[in-house]
Amino acid sequence: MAGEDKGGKRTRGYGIGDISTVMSVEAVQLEAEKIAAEAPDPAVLDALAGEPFLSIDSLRAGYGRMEILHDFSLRVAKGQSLCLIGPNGAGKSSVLHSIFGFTNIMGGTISVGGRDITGLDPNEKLRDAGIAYILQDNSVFPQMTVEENLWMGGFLKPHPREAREAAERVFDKYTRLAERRRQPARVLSGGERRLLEISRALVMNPDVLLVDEPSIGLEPRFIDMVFEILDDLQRSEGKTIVMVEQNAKKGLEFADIGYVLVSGQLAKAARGDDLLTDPDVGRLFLGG
Ligand SMILES: Nc1ncnc2c1ncn2[C@@H]1O[C@H](COP(=O)(O)OP(=O)(O)OP(=O)(O)O)[C@@H](O)[C@H]1O
Repeated sequence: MAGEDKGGKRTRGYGIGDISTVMSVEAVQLEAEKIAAEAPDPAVLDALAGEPFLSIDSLRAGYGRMEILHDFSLRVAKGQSLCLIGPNGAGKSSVLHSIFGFTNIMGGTISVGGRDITGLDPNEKLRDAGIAYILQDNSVFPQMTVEENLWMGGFLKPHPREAREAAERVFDKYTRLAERRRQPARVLSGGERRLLEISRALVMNPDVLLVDEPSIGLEPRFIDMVFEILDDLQRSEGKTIVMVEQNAKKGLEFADIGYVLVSGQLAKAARGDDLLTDPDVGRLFLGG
């Protein structure tokens, strides 16, 4: 029941919205560890993705010497979307960090389009492997204008002129931003800032978008807008999307594939809409 504290502590947890008191973080963690015992067969991952474009195989990765992801595998096809859900600290963002080159890889491989990209650094991932990472935090440069923010997205282009040309293509798509191009980014609404963050990632025309918590801190009307933008990028432009989302309902409604991560290990993998009706997922992450 919403508002009732079943875990002995009112704290941040999971639910349909951002804040829930349905189960405490500790209670979710304990229950989640029980379902993690039934890790999915790797063949399930292959069946969900069909022909994989982005593949992770038996990844062990972390920060410094601390291993966060243990024997983690992932498959997503070109133009598919995948959403990672799981308890706080399960390692969801660390999966995105690992794909983009922010973690220490201790074992396993990551490949895109059949190319092994495990050892590439973030600049190489963005420039050469077509992978862009959209940060969880508010990451616009507030004092810069909207167009300067977009140009920053092309900082790896060999010539600034190319960054500006690429930014114009993004402005053609999002006229809402073009109208505000000379305004400082700080005056944008929360939804427009998120649109600017996504747009900045598009300047390099990536194949894969890694999206960390797209709904965080946004009013509901902007959350819908952001998911519509991502849906359009997937359906119309064939972008492959790997997302982490605390709002499990939104994330699983959006994504073709859903993974549940618990303590750095894959606990469940299924079609997004099938996970929405999974009793464990409902109880732990959807508020019952
Ligand atoms: N840069 C870092 N350096 C050291 N440890 C980190 C770093 N980033 C994350 N961690 C640790 O890795 C573990 C997994 O964190 P991660 O952010 O990947 O989990 P998460 O599932 O995304 O969590 P949340 O839902 O709370 O955002 C945590 O114990 C966290 O403290």
